[in-house]
Amino acid sequence: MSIVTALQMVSVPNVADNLAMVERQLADLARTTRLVVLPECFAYFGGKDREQLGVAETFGSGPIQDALKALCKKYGVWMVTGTFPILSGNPERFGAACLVIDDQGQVRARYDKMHMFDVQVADATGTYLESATTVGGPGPAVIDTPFGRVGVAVCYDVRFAELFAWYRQQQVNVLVLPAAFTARTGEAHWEVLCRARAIEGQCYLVAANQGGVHANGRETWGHSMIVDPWGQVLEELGLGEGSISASLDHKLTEAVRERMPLDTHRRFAIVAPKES
Ligand SMILES: O=C(O)CNC(=O)[C@H](CS)NC(=O)CCC(=O)C(=O)O
Repeated sequence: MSIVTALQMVSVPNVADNLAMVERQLADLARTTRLVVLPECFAYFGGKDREQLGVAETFGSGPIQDALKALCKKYGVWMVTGTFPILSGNPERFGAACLVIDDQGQVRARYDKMHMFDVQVADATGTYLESATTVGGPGPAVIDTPFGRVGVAVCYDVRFAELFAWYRQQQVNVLVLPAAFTARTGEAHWEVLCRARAIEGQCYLVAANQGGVHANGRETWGHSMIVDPWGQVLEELGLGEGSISASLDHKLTEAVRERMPLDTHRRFAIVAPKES
């Protein structure tokens, strides 16, 4: 049985505290859980944007990566690591990297958030300018796991249906979505977007969000959810720290696709991403 879990966090601007929060939650999970998805910015959130550069690591080594690999081995889980800053070629900006680590502690895939949240929101923060500190990733990431063929997207990426059409074409049957959706935009759009991506993809979607008030006053929406290939919300959280789990049944995925063969009916071409 493939049991997947989304961990919801209210991350703080302190890496050790956030890692301890992840471990606390892992220790509480039933031993049947095999794939765990963390939220965006799980390791450091709620400080000044630039402070994230201070905890950025080289890809392949560093305290955040070492701790995550050790947790995967200790608890025997695969993990989609949410995002944390990994150094890029540009000294001013990091990549918002999401790794997929297996239960032996091996990194199997890396995805860097592609779409930068440079947006005005009617909340206390007002202006979000993610590209000031972050370099958008080069392309999608698909990874075969014991739980299915997984496609990775992060937060604001969920608004760009082309990315998900690409994953569909690559035969993805599980979408994972670490996020730090704002309370304001989340209330309006989060559930609809998550369910739409699962319905269009005819696949599972595991969305792990930040959910609460952070040290810098930012408010995130929570409502982490697991959606099935028919678009049904199987499990959902409210606000605060917590976790939800569900078992994946790909017979359902196949049945939904067989009865409504979107791939056969599709009229528009799906194109590869353009260079950034
Ligand atoms: O910059 C950081 O510290 C952490 N990163 C985030 O919080 C990111 C970029 S600002 N948040 C989002 O993408 C929200 C998207 C969203 O809320 C929407 O699409 O409506």
